[in-house]
Amino acid sequence: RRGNYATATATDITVFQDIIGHNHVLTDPSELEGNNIDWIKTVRGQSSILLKPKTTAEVSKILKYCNDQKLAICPQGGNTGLVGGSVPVFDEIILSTQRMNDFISVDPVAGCVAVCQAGCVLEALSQELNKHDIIVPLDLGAKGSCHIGGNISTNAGGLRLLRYGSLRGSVLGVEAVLADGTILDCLSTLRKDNTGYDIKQLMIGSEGTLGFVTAVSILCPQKPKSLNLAFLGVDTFEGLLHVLRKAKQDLGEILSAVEFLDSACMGLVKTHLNLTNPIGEHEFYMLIETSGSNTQHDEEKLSSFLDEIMTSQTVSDGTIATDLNKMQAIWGLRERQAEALLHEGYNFKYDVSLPTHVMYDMVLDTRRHLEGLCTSVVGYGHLGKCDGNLHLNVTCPQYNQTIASAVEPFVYEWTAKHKGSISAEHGLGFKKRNYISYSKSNESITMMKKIKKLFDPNGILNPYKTLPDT
Ligand SMILES: O=C(O)CC[C@@H](O)C(=O)O
Ligand SMILES: [Zn+2]
Repeated sequence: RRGNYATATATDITVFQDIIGHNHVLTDPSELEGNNIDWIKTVRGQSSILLKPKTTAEVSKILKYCNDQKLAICPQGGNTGLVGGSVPVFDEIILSTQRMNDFISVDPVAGCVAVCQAGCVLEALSQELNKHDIIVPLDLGAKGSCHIGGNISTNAGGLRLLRYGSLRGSVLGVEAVLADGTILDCLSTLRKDNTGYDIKQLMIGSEGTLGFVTAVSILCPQKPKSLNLAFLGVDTFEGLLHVLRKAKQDLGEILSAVEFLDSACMGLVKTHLNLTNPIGEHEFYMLIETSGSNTQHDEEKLSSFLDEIMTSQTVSDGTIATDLNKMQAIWGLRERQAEALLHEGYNFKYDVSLPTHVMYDMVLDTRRHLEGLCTSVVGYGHLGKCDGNLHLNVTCPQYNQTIASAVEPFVYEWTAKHKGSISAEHGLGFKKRNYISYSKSNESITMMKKIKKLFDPNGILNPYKTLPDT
């Protein structure tokens, strides 16, 4: 049900035009189409106003006005989220970071700190940092469209988490505007600062419900001098676990990513995207990436690791890539899964973290549970950082209520039973918020609601997201 918010009027539009200029206030429904729907086309809002500010001061004026008028806001970055967090539910005004894309500074001496506006596209930021021989400690399939402010607001995980940890550790500072227009300047560039509560952590992962992130500073690692990628075929999940363990033991500090996909996933990228599997057919495929500062050292380690897993016959088939083109082709098999899945029709998406040894049982149990109902149940994801992050996807030609009722809360109960999290990296957004209690205690949820009330007493910031209805 729509909250008790005001409905925007022509007067409000004039105020917005005065703040950011006519050209940056969009009201033509056709121009708002892409902003009203998420990219996997599962949730659609009906906003009729899209605002594109350029500066923090403009965001502050807009939010102060909206708060006074009780106008609801939907913050939006690249709109690549998978849980409906970045699109309006009703007629919330969309506040976009699209024009807030200034790269501010980089400090290579201080250990590589990059400061930029929230609307910088991840890939553009990467390219900019490349000139300084540093990298963003985050990489994900949506890099060509997602905004760094959105990445931080959702605490996006991605492919480099194994090596560089979660954004909670690498984001040094955040500037955000609160619901009443207050500019919260936590844009520190320090690694060490133990002075009281770390408010910026509340902006990380709160999906724009506590503040609108306008600028960020990030600790950026050196660009590795040596990069290798192994692509392996494994025939059992037990074998995959063995390879994972060996990779951690033998590759140690140079291990930078471990990803997996199942044979159904390989089928999807072949059929829908015409990608080529460079090795033979297997139940599972693993990508093992190393990055370091000494090519000879890294290659020696990698080849002795490969020798051992081949000799023990856990892996019978694989290939190594050291040149960029081959690496990109292999990464495509993994990174383009979400894109391939869309060709199947409707996707029920689950992003769970589980003890690694049980994670694939969820795919098998879901397959059994949905037998005859859906087109496919596939599993892929991120490995190697303590727990396993499984992306379980169920596909069917179009949205189907029978499947929806069969799969939820089945998947959430399964996850809770194994002490996992119902959202490992995608957040709760609109779609998962009412299932929060499968992963958080009542006391935590009550505290979250109190924090929300403190930061945004009128509830104008991204309503219907993150927190449960009741
Ligand atoms: O589409 C998905 O289920 C996962 C998307 C993304 O987190 C990935 O790791 O590819
Ligand atoms: Zn992922």
